[in-house]
Amino acid sequence: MMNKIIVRGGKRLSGRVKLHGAKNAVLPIIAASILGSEGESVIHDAPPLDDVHVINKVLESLGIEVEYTNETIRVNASRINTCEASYELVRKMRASFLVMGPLLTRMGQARISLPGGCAIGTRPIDQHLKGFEAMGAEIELGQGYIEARVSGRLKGAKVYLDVASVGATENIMMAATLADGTTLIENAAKEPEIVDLANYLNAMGAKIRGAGTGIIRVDGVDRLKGAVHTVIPDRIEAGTYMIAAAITNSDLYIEGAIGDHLRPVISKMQEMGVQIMEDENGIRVYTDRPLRAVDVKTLPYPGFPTDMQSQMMALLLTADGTSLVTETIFENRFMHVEEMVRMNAQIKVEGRTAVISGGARLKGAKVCATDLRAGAALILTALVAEGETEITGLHHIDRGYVDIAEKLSRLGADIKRVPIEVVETEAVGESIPLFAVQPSMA
Ligand SMILES: CC(=O)N[C@H]1[C@@H](OP(=O)(O)OP(=O)(O)OC[C@H]2O[C@@H](n3ccc(=O)[nH]c3=O)[C@H](O)[C@@H]2O)O[C@H](CO)[C@@H](O)[C@@H]1O
Ligand SMILES: C=C(OP(=O)(O)O)C(=O)O
Repeated sequence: MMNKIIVRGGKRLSGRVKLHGAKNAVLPIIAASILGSEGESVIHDAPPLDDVHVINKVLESLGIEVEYTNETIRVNASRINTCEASYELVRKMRASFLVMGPLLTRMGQARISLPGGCAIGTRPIDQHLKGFEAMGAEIELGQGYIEARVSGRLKGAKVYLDVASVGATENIMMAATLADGTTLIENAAKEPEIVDLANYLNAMGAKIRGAGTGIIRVDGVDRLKGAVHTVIPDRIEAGTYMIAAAITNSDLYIEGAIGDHLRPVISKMQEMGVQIMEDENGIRVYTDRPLRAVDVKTLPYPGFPTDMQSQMMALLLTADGTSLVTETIFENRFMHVEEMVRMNAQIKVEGRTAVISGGARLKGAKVCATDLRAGAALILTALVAEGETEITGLHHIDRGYVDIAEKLSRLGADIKRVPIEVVETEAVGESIPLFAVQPSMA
């Protein structure tokens, strides 16, 4: 059933919110569990998100046994029946392409649907393929599928990434674990999720050093076995609740947040005048209004995360003065702007930069989540807008936030998730939702 979120703005929040495991860490970790040819992997703190269900389905479609209960996933990959991941599954979520590296290196072949672009950009995979080719794979595109093969084992190689791609670093790192010899990934992405993946792979028996730096060295081993791992807390979920506290002028404790994973977000919020206190269990956020305008530019880690850009923009709407937000990672990640403008936000986009005039009176409206973080940003804006906001397109939000409406409601927000009424059209049996919904594309 399709749902919408209804928010009445103006409530102060208080209390504690507990983070779930990181979506962007658990997805590659589940893909990596394909590498375990003996034993079982047990992955704790796997968040119950739509994306997690999709990648589990991808593994099941390969013939792998997957059991998911109480945020723990058990994977037995001792048997694999096919090396093909279908368009139907990969089109639901681009991260499904992360099964390519593990399948290719373990089975010598993989046939994976080309993921295609999505709402935020074209998102090519050339760097993943460049890495596999450098390791001796033959790659072909046919009928929308990438087919990769190697006779014998992949060979360790030096791979320089033209862009510090998170997905390419992960895919190549996984492929290198079972390669013959040493692989060096240069200009590797440094995100905490890469480190979490490397820790899991090393627990399976891999030999990886340097994860979290720009050069990762992988010494290939003969085989890997299942391992027990607990996923890191979600830094983007953490940042989203930090902004919920600041935007509503409230005091929140975000349990599980790791300050070191959130440096640029913490720094920018402090520059605005938000009070932030870190301890070993989490982060407390409270505000002394007024907040100052600041400029923000998204960059690969440890720069400001693109996945926090739209939420930060929501906060800047409430600051005094003009802020510039520059998006350098994805070419089309300003789709939330038009929706925010429907709420009386004063924003102009010039190329890669959005100019935000803070302080305009925000007003409730009917808006649509155009992608995952855009949806989160609209909820945040609605928390301080006058009157009622209705947000549709929740399938995007459900990819990356567990129970966001319930969590905010428990903190004191006036927010609820309700079914969308449908109206019968004249054609028999055909019904349409009352509000437009964006196509499902991850
Ligand atoms: C599941 C997951 O972890 N998703 C995250 C991951 O996505 P994802 O791994 O897809 O993002 P990448 O780091 O690969 O993309 C970064 C940039 O590199 C470009 N690029 C990427 C690969 C490639 O082969 N060629 C190429 O040109 C992309 O178009 C983009 O402009 O990192 C992004 C950047 O932090 C985050 O926004 C996503 O939330
Ligand atoms: C863009 C995101 O995810 P994905 O790479 O899975 O689309 C995100 O988490 O904000």
